[in-house]
Amino acid sequence: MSNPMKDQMPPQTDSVLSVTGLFKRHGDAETLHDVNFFLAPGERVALLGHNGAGKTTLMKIVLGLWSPSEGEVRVANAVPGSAEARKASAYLPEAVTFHRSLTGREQLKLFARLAGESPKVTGPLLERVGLADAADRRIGTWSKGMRQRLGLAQVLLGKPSIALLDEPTSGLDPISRHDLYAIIDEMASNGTAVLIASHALTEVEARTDRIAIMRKGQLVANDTLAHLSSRAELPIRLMLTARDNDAAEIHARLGGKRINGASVELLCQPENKMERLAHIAALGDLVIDVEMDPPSLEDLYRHYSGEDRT
Ligand SMILES: Nc1ncnc2c1ncn2[C@@H]1O[C@H](COP(=O)(O)OP(=O)(O)OP(=O)(O)O)[C@@H](O)[C@H]1O
Repeated sequence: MSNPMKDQMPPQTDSVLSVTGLFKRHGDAETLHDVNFFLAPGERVALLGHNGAGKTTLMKIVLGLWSPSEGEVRVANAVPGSAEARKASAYLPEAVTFHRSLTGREQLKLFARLAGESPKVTGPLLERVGLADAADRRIGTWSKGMRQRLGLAQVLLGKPSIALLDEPTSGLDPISRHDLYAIIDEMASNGTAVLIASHALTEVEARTDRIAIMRKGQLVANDTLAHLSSRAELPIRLMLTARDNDAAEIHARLGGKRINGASVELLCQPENKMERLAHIAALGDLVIDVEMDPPSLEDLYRHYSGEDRT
């Protein structure tokens, strides 16, 4: 298998995470194939991919829980699993679990002690993640969103250089999601590199600086949304609303796809957009509205994982 990313990613000298030529094999099965990946301080990067693409495997190797079959991984210049690497990294698993019989405050104090931090930091942290009111209740009585917030407080505890968050918003309501991303933004602005494995494309589209897409153990895309978009050359979608529910004439003159009696969908390459708009304008009041819809992250995700928009 050739590596589709080989020419696209020069190694960064100031990386807090560097992954070079990483392979992972479980017996005959290869779950990571020649992955090269770097994270700079303060970057927020989304790690996307179908189920089984290799996201969790990559995270487990970065955390030192699994060893690479081949290749080199460094976390803050240290070997994963070493004391330096563990101090520099924090992990929020998808299904975060705590002692149900402890209160939130007791649990966080325990984590603070284990991390060599003063228990005094726990009060402000609980406040920061919106748990001040619930802090003295047993965790067994908490909702999933509250447990997720406590997980995030644990991540914030050691001021890590890199935070690995696995599906951090799964099962959260929209307000909790918003709060969680506000905390992620704050972490990043304080210099923590944040890697977010997620299937929630719409939210990571708006809240990350770079998108990495894995497919069958390979990194098939790794860039800003704008660069991925221009490289993919995906079409813009123009949705035309017809006068008097009469889409047939528009369809006859411009082609495209009739959506129902009232609308016609046209796809065009970005460089042809103005020409297409001129054709639409020439139809006069036959067209009463035009909506322009550039490729979304979902379209790019389909493209890079092998299912196109067109
Ligand atoms: N211990 C193991 N032995 C054999 N194969 C494994 C082992 N652990 C993971 N795999 C395989 O490695 C591949 C990648 O799994 P991984 O959990 O990293 O995917 P993922 O991208 O995190 O998926 P999801 O989105 O479902 O969490 C899968 O095909 C999985 O079956």
